[in-house]
Amino acid sequence: MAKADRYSPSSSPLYERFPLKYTNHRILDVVVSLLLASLLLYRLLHLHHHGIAWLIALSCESWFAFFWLLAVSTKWTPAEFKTYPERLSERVEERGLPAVDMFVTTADPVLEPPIITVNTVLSLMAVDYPVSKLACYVSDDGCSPLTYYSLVEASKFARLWVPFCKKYNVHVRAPFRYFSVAEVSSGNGESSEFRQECEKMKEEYGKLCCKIEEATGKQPSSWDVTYSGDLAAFAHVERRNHPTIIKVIWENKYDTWAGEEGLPHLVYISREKHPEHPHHYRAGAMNVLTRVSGVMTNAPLMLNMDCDMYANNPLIVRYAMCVLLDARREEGFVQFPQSFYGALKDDPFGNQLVVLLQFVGAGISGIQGAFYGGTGCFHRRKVIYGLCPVDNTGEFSEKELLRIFGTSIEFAESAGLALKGHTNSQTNTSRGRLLDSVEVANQVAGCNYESSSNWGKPNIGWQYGSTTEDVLTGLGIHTRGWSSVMCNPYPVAFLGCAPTGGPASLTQQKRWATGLLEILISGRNPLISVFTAKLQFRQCLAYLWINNNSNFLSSAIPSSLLIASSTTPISSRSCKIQESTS
Ligand SMILES: O=c1ccn([C@@H]2O[C@H](COP(=O)(O)OP(=O)(O)O[C@H]3O[C@H](CO)[C@@H](O)[C@H](O)[C@H]3O)[C@@H](O)[C@H]2O)c(=O)[nH]1
Repeated sequence: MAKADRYSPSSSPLYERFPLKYTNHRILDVVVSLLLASLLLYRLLHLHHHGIAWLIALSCESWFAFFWLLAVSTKWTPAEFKTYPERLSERVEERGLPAVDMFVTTADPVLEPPIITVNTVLSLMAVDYPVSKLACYVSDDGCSPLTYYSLVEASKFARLWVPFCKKYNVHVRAPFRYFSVAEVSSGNGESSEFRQECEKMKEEYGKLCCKIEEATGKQPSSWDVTYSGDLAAFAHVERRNHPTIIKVIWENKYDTWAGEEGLPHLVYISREKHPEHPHHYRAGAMNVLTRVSGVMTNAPLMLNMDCDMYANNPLIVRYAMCVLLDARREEGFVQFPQSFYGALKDDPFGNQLVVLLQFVGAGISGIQGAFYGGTGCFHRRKVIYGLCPVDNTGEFSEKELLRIFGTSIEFAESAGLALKGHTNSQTNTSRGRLLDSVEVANQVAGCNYESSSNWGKPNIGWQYGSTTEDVLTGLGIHTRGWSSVMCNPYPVAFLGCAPTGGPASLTQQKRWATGLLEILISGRNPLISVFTAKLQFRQCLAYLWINNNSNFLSSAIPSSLLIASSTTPISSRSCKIQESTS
């Protein structure tokens, strides 16, 4: 039974918001703003004495001043959130904690090697949270037998790895990072028993890597010969033209409360693809994950992760719960910052997003809340299903649910429950039913399923129409009046790999800039939402700032690289060319 004061606003808070005082920054911002204003005034007053050159200069400076004001507004009232996971146990018993469905997306077994995805999945399966409340779903847009095979092998390794991490309170639960740091240590000292078990884990992880490497080396044509049975579904599939493949790799079959025993569910999904149907990239994958998990476990909370980011802090789910269970205000989502390992010295391409996190992140935390950054984010399922904070009752008729969410009666039922705020710990329907729901899951993962529904349209699911579906989806949530929280615990919640080269950075920046521009020129422009919906004015300015900033960066990087290379002495340039061609 949940503890009596579970959601009581009078007891000590699970999280708090602290305004930050960046006084020197503010003074500097005001001084620069005044200088800009005087420059513009000077230009205006003397415009008639000069020709077209001054007019061009005036328009450029006006644009810069506008851009500057957007930045100042975004950073003006910075704030940070502090969470208290240690207070969670005072509010709610372990068995009363809500369930969480964790989504991992992967799209290409060559660019995103399965061992990376495997590490992400292992780190999530090992988080400190009751296992019977967790389910991990992997979406594979590459429809790769190698990815599936790797996950099956990983689930066998997880049966050793997860108990080991929990027994010794291991801090880093992605094995590739754990075994690569110099001093491998648990949080509980280093007994000889620990050393022995650690060696064993290292050996087992080595075996897992070997198996995956061996399978990677095989020719694709030999896959369907070598792997029959479980892998038969992958025989003769084309990456962009294949039926849905859903495999329950591991089902936690405990019918009753099993505490920390066992492993979370692990489900592999490769949604149906057909050349005539748009698949909407990651947004499409996320919507399929949402529907499949809806008919399987229907957890009220969903975490989504890129395959190249792992959970670096085993308490992440508890940190998110501090915000999502607090009674004072319902937040739409909790975003953890994107941090990266293996950074280049001095971060020459700005891939670490330091300014974005430290200043802009803190700035928007003081307005309506963090942008949705695509990975490392916990959403409420009902928010993704389009609920507004005011109509929180979530009562819909079955007919309405079928119209909005497509023709599956089972999915409509699950959506009805989610919209009413039910959790599967309340309805207790998920244990042992995953295999039974595979048929319905196949139906909702079909490429035709969305055709007569609202998926991807404003308010329902991950939004279509922009390559930055994360920003668009987050904007939609803010537009409905929800706020969000940036949670930044120590150690950092998630770590991933960022591009380390100029061209890769540029491609990424260009993709983001294109996606943001698509939002700006669409009907979902934040400026429109200020007047027609509930987006706060300064939050709208922040969205405009990130848009401008991204477009500015994507055009500034090539020119700065050009300047940098043209100022590099000829002798050193020729040395570099020699190095790269040797
Ligand atoms: O058709 C696709 C394309 C991509 N992905 C997955 O989406 C994630 C992000 O794709 P990536 O190409 O790595 O984009 P990035 O620019 O690195 O990602 C950032 O920017 C994206 C667009 O804003 C967000 O979706 C991401 O969450 C965010 O980390 C990866 O896990 C991919 O496997 C799919 O599942 N299906």
